[in-house]
Amino acid sequence: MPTGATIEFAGLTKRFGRVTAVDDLTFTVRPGRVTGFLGPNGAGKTTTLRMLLGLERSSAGTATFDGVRYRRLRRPLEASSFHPGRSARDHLRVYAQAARVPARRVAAVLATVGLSDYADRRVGGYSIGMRQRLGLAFALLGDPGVLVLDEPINGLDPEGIRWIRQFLRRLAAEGRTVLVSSHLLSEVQRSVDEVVVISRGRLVYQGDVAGIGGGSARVVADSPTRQRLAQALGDARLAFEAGPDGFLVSGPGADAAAVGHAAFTAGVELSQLRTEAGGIEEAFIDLVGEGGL
Ligand SMILES: Nc1ncnc2c1ncn2[C@@H]1O[C@H](COP(=O)(O)OP(=O)(O)OP(=O)(O)O)[C@@H](O)[C@H]1O
Repeated sequence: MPTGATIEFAGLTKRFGRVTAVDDLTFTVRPGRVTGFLGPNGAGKTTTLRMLLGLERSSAGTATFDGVRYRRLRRPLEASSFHPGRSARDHLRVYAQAARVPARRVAAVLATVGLSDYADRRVGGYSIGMRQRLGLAFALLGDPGVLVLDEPINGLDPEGIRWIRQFLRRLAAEGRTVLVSSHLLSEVQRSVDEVVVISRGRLVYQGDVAGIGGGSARVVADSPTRQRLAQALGDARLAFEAGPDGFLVSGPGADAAAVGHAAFTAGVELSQLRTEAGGIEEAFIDLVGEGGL
């Protein structure tokens, strides 16, 4: 079983002329877990990953795998384009040979990603989900300890997302280091153990998803007599603001029971009382601001 390496970003910086695309990034990605690398479009994710993989030179700082730069690693494998007229098996055979990976790995990785039954079909006829799986099969050929995937969930249908979520978790559970970029928190929220969030090239958060905030539920309440409901909520010291379909009640003690009780004791009729989950995507947007857009 491969052991995952620790990926260390230390003061990593990239300037393109006057634009600082990546600005003094320092963080660590550990083995045995799935780490999401998040930020809005243009935040600098791709540039960071390109530096990690030696495809772009940094202006300052380093990105290393267990202290070793990518260029010095033994036989790293990068996914590249696939010829539409060739089958998945043919592609993988050619790459396996080039990378001096035993030919038997081809059938093994095809089975791992669930493509065995389609292995001899032309790749040109593959769906987006099947192409993503082929990309993963390719990345797994050398049985790597580290997987770095740029937007692997992009364009997948719900079934594809569910599959990749479980797949990434399994790879991490085997002890590998899994780093996955995305511009949407909601896309990776349930796939990752930890997130690293960047905005305008800078680190704005590292930790578990819950720590981003939001998370806590809020209550939506409305009444035929809104003025009186506002009064009742204020008297009960519940924080609220006007929303599109009633008041949004949030903050300490704001659950449906408390709101219902406040209305009841004030003799105010409710036309709506429900709990809205989350707010985490909003918290994420607050965190990244306008990003690099
Ligand atoms: N080769 C380049 N020359 C000049 N500027 C660049 C170059 N590559 C990236 N940039 C700029 O660096 C910033 C970060 O881009 P990058 O592609 O890394 O962001 P990203 O987070 O990956 O966004 P996306 O999700 O859209 O791919 C952007 O402002 C972009 O215009």
